[in-house]
Amino acid sequence: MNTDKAAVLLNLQNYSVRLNQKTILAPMSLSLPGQQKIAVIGPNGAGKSTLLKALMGLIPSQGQALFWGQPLAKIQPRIAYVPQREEVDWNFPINAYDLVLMGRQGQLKFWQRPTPHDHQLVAENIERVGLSHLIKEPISHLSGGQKQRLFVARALCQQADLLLMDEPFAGVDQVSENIIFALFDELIAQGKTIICVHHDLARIPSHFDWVVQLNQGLVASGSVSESFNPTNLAKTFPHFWPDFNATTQPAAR
Ligand SMILES: Nc1ncnc2c1ncn2[C@@H]1O[C@H](COP(=O)(O)OP(=O)(O)OP(=O)(O)O)[C@@H](O)[C@H]1O
Repeated sequence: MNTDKAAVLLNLQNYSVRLNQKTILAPMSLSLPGQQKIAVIGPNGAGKSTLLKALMGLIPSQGQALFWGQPLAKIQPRIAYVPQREEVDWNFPINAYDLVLMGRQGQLKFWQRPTPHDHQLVAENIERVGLSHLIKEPISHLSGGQKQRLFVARALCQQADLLLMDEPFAGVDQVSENIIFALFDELIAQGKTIICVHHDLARIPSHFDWVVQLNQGLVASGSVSESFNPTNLAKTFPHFWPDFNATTQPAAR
């Protein structure tokens, strides 16, 4: 595990995504520090989910992405991905326990059965997200917040050093939100890093350390205290603050 807070966790150079002849993310270069809670924000269609999927190798990208100085292929087991809730087939016939157990699959060879250690990790992490009473429930029976917590438990089981989460708070109840944010702090204390697509701008200053602002390319990336400011927000969300630049520029003489 990399516990050096100052170390560069992710470096993108000229990194871009094109899908069906359309530029989804224009070429961007940035460095993200490790052991931080990093929010990815931007309006609908900004390319937030696309960035996470591309980083996971689920869709093609151009340019260079290095994690801890290495390409994805060399460090993939160190990264866990929590997809958007709508992207999961919740009618798949599997119970809560088995879904979390899937987090151990990357650690097992294809002929290996889960060991007692794997089962212990599953039980521990289901407990951590407060769902021990629901282990036998089919996943289709869970509430939105419980589903998100289950996916967080699956990611925790993977014992990854970097968690990429696509809107883990979308449609979750207050209890689930509190549990997930508390887990974030535990994970950071263990030296891990969280990159999380997030919509609730009001939570950014209190719950995140770093913010990546996208709008079909990079607008800004920096510590929340420096980068989460009205100028960058107006550039990121031009439809919400169309007059911002006009009203904040000094009047022409
Ligand atoms: N396979 C694809 N082919 C072409 N365009 C695509 C494809 N997948 C996504 N897009 C487009 O890419 C853009 C970015 O989508 P993405 O889901 O990354 O946005 P987002 O920032 O996560 O938005 P939201 O906040 O609504 O979830 C959208 O305009 C979307 O229509």
